[in-house]
Amino acid sequence: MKITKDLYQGSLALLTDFYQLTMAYAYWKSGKAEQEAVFNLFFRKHPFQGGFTVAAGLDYVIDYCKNFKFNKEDIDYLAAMKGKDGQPVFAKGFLDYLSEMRFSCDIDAVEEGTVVFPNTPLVRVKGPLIQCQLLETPLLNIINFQSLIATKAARINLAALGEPVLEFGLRRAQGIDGGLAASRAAYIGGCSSTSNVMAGKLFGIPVSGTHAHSWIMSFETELEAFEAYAEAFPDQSVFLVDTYDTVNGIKNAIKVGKALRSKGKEMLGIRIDSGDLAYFSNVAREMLDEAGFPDAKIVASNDLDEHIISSLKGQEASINVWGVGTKLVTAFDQPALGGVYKLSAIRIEDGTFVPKVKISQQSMKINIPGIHNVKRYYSKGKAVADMIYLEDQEINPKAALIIDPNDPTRRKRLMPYFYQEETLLKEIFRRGELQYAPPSIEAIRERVQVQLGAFDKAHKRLVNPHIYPVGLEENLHNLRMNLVLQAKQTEDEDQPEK
Ligand SMILES: Nc1ncnc2c1ncn2[C@@H]1O[C@H](COP(=O)(O)OP(=O)(O)OP(=O)(O)O)[C@@H](O)[C@H]1O
Ligand SMILES: O=P(O)(O)OC[C@H]1O[C@H](OP(=O)(O)OP(=O)(O)O)[C@H](O)[C@@H]1O
Ligand SMILES: O=C(O)c1cccnc1
Ligand SMILES: [Mg+2]
Repeated sequence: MKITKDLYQGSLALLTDFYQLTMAYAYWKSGKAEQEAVFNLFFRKHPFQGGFTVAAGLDYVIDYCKNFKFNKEDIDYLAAMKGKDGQPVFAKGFLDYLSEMRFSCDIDAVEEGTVVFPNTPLVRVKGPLIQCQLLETPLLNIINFQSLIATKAARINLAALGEPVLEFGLRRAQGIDGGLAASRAAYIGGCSSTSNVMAGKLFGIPVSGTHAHSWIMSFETELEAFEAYAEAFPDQSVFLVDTYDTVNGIKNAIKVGKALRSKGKEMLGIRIDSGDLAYFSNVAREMLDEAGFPDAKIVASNDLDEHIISSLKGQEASINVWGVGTKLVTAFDQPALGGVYKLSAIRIEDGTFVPKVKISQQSMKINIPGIHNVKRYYSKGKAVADMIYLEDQEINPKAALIIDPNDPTRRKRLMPYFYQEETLLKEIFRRGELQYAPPSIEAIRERVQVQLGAFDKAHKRLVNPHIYPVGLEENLHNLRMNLVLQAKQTEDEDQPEK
């Protein structure tokens, strides 16, 4: 992956929120910079009111961490920052420390293409407090967006019932990296190709496309335009038929298709980009079949998303290939995944890690303390539940109890002994050294399909999906409850007497 090197000239260290740097400075000043901490990146709710999320972006995270270094230009910029008093914000000693800082964290993460659920860590960072803190914003930036788009793409591809979905989004994407990262994530989520040529080059994604209305409009007649296109691409012609009159456009495509056939070539198909896509695709299918082109594909586009595709399927539209842009790459109905990054443990002087919770009025927002991992249990190849557990605690193999982190009355007994299990967090870095061989984008895309295949249809339906059980192992639940009760007690004691 070449994003860092090519687009950002070697350093993305300043791609962070200013408060991470002011905290970093204050950690340094108070002697806490190297204190070891553990942070978890997780989200609280699936996007698109869906029942699953596809994790994506780890390859960017790896690249980011490998190259995590403040270069001279970064330090010069920080050195020139002045506070309200006109004095430098950051002391020279701190800037020297930053310029010598080398990434030295342990990172564990779920692999890209894994189906994930609320509250489970997607990335766990353990290392010097200052580094963990500086990584918060870039890690969230990367994982939130790519997971969001990979999930949207997976939903759109589920709606298309295995038919190819071509990603056409670049023109409507959120800027340059928004466009590149969206094309990458859309391919991971199941799209067959992208129209984004740079994404094709950078990530090795198949590139494909048809032609635009402007091509037709640049000729006197539509027929001439089709003929000229067929001349240029005798084996790859998909004719856009709706520039003037769709039925007439289909007739012209058939004429040119016949001419191609007389030369031993075959048109690939037609594209419809406006009007009632069910109606026109059925008209087109009938006309193409009758004219002897039963294999010609019908591509449809125009503000499609998973719901419209599903509706068109329900209407028995004769569409074989789906071109989807805007609503995919902008995650139109939910523009952000609400992933967060929270401290869950810190090492104290005696060398032990102390678990930490942040109290909130909303129980959903109380984080999960300690150093944990996640196990997914499978029965006959089907995922039955995910368990978040403390890494240093034994799990009862005959009767493990998982408890819903948002509702302690919801519990489920599991018998790990009888299940196959998968530990979701994998070792990525140890003391700053990469331990993991990132899979190819093809392998990641394949993983999404295998993972989705392990979940019941009920969790994948687009509307009102059934909730997949994810719980805290009993010991972790008890630890969390005790910490919350302790914190509340301290809070009560601090209240003035009434
Ligand atoms: N049969 C159908 N059922 C449900 N939705 C459809 C159907 N046919 C088209 N659509 C969707 O309805 C919307 C039509 O949008 P709009 O009215 O802006 O397009 P149009 O006027 O046909 O085309 P354009 O403005 O691009 O010339 C699109 O989102 C399209 O995907
Ligand atoms: O609809 P999307 O899912 O974003 O797919 C991409 C769109 O981009 C192209 O045209 P563009 O929208 O630029 O112009 P048009 O609407 O006039 O066809 C194409 O014809 C699709 O309509
Ligand atoms: O190749 C296409 O048909 C295409 C590409 C980008 C946007 N809309 C359509
Ligand atoms: Mg359009």
